[in-house]
Amino acid sequence: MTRIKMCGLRRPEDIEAVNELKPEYIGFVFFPGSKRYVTPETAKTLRAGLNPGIKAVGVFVDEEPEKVARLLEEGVIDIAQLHGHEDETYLAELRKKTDKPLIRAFRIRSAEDTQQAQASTAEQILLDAGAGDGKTFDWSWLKEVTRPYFLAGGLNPENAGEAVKKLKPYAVDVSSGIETEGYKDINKMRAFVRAVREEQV
Ligand SMILES: O=C(O)c1ccccc1N[C@@H]1O[C@H](COP(=O)(O)O)[C@@H](O)[C@H]1O
Repeated sequence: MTRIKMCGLRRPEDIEAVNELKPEYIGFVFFPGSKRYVTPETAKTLRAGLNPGIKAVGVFVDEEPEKVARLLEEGVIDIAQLHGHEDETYLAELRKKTDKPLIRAFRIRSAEDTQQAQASTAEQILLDAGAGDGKTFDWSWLKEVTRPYFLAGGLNPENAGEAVKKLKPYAVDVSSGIETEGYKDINKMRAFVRAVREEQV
């Protein structure tokens, strides 16, 4: 079964939408350079309203391990998604501070880029074209990937079904593709969930 992660939630109405649609994961972006940035305080408030069956992922870009670990240990998030240049040394440093699960994101620009992802010691990997900018990549580059992965990058209600059918990823991760004018759009969110789940009945 392919799970769904809806990333970049910022408003109480986004939480209401996911509580209705029940993706397996949602994401809060803690990278200050992102238009989807939320403060830890906002994330804490939003998390309090989230259906407890949905896991909250925190997205970080080259953040200090202490800050990542604190949000995990305080229970604001369940999983950390590392979307910058975090190498195995960084992961080891973070593991000294928390034993919560990590998703390491990799930018895939060729089939060779998947080798580093395959070898990661992170509990889970995420394969993306960019960083929340709605770009897709050539999915044929994923032929050699044998471990489960989150597929990200330019997914939307129109291409999600095809992605699930062709690749059967562990999860599909979406942000830009369920937005209108920079905000999450309940109709696109519903259409995305329908496209993924209809492909699996
Ligand atoms: O969403 C962001 O602004 C962001 C910023 C920095 C790193 C990652 C970010 N988002 C992640 O990007 C992918 C794909 O997003 P999209 O569907 O292509 O818009 C997803 O994993 C988000 O978690």
